[in-house]
Amino acid sequence: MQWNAWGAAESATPLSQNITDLLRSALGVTGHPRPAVAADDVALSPGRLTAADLDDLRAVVGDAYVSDAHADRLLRAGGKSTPDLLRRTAREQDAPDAVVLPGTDDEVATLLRWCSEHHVAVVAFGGGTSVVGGLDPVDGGLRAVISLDLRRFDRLVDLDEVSGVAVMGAGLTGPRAEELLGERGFSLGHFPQSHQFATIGGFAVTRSSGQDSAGYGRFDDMVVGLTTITPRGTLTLGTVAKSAAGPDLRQLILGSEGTLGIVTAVALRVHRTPTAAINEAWHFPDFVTGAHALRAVAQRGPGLGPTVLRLSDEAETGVNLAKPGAIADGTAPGGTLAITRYEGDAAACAARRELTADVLAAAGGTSLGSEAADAWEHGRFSAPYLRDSLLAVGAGCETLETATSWARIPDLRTAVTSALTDALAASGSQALVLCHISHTYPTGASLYFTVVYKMSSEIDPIEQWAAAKSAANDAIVASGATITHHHAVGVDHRGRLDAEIGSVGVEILRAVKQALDPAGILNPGKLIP
Ligand SMILES: Cc1cc2nc3c(=O)[nH]c(=O)nc-3n(C[C@H](O)[C@H](O)[C@H](O)COP(=O)(O)OP(=O)(O)OC[C@H]3O[C@@H](n4cnc5c(N)ncnc54)[C@H](O)[C@@H]3O)c2cc1C
Repeated sequence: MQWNAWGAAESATPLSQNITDLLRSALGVTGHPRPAVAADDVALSPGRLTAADLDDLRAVVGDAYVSDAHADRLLRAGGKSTPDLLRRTAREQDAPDAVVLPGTDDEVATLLRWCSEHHVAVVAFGGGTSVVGGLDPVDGGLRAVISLDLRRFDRLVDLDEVSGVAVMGAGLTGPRAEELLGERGFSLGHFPQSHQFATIGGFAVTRSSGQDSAGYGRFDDMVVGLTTITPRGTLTLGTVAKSAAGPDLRQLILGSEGTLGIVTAVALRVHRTPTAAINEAWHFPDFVTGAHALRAVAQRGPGLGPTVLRLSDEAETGVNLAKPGAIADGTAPGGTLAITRYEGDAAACAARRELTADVLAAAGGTSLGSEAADAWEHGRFSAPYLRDSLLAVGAGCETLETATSWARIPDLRTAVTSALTDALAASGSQALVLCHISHTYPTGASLYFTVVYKMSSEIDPIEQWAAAKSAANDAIVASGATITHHHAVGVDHRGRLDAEIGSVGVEILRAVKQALDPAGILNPGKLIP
């Protein structure tokens, strides 16, 4: 992962002529490169740990696993939201005071005890892909911050092939987890867009949702159990398929974002590696018709539908399918595009495809065959690279997501789109707001927005986006939707959490935090208001 951009440098995606034309004609972006800053020219906040502190940390994990080197601190200075990437262009930046890489549960426990006694905050670091400020090096009034990197928890600890349960190290990245399971004929099936870099522990504590959620569920649906090290001791939760032994405490750790403990291992439901797949795209005349069709599929019953089920609105369909110049001259294809994908064995794929196709056709859809769905599958992890290319030429690009009940989906989409468009217009920028449904349930669905606009040369670009995001958040809260379906709370959504869970809900979180982390070392300033 690069310190100031998404992913691997060699996978950078230059802007196509089509997109460059679109930026110029629709948004007035000239395409002139914005200045970047070299890593060596960044002045980091001065390290606050003493030589004795660093010696103490080395005594816990070994010399090789403690670093206060510039490059190591800079890499853990934040996540990968657009504001994070804009912050990486500044000459002065905040960073954790040191990076510590424990390798065992005991080392984590000892580190947490040491940090509690020495008033040092701990920010757990998985893949570094947070988009809500979850990795900001906030000290919470303590005297320093360490980044506790989980990458050494990188083993498939156990695989119970009979039960279909894998115990996986929290620091395993998505591809490595699939590779280890694949060697044994199994798969997890969790493919968020950040899959190549994000980790098993990160997925758990952010309640991540992958693109195959229609078939395999969200990550939190897959979790059988977790090992969590807290400053007060180790919490080992979940050993059987289901239990009635009081409230399900796993739900306290899922979504806890490093504020209640460090997750070191996760037991997960896995399935046999699929032997067949079918991709199929569908056309609908408009977003509302398409959304009704997806609802009909989601309400058909568990196990009968696709593994991937998503619907782009008219704007996103136009941008994704348009031929060069078509958006500017108004000849982009109309209607909306849905993608379906089925995984399993050949017979199951064919049967589920037939059942789903009947529902989609009856709801007004027309099959387009596999081409557009294959193209989606081929590019499913590449869009984040495009954002870097857009930012480099002065086009702001950011995403946000929410979820609501089916009955409210059309109004929510309109409200958030208007809020974003109006707020960016107030800052002097036209905006392209694209939306899709990517996670469906019997009672509702998520909406995912991508916003492209001209970055202001008069207002700080971080402030410009913050105003637009705040307007979108207001619209989400006013609509009764969730402030986050899968990106989590972090710093960015913390101020809206009470609107969703109420003051009693916030008190419960504070009480649990006080019980598990009385010194308040764990990820201060995140999640809990
Ligand atoms: C381009 C892009 C695309 C994305 N697409 C998706 C998507 O499709 N679906 C989705 O759900 N999310 C998506 N995300 C968001 C992000 O990838 C997820 O939130 C992911 O689950 C974070 O995992 P991570 O390992 O990178 O965690 P990090 O970013 O390292 O950490 C996230 C938070 O969890 C805490 N944390 C991390 N590991 C642990 C641990 N072991 N124990 C305790 N606390 C821990 C951190 O302190 C931080 O607060 C995307 C992000 C980007 C940048």
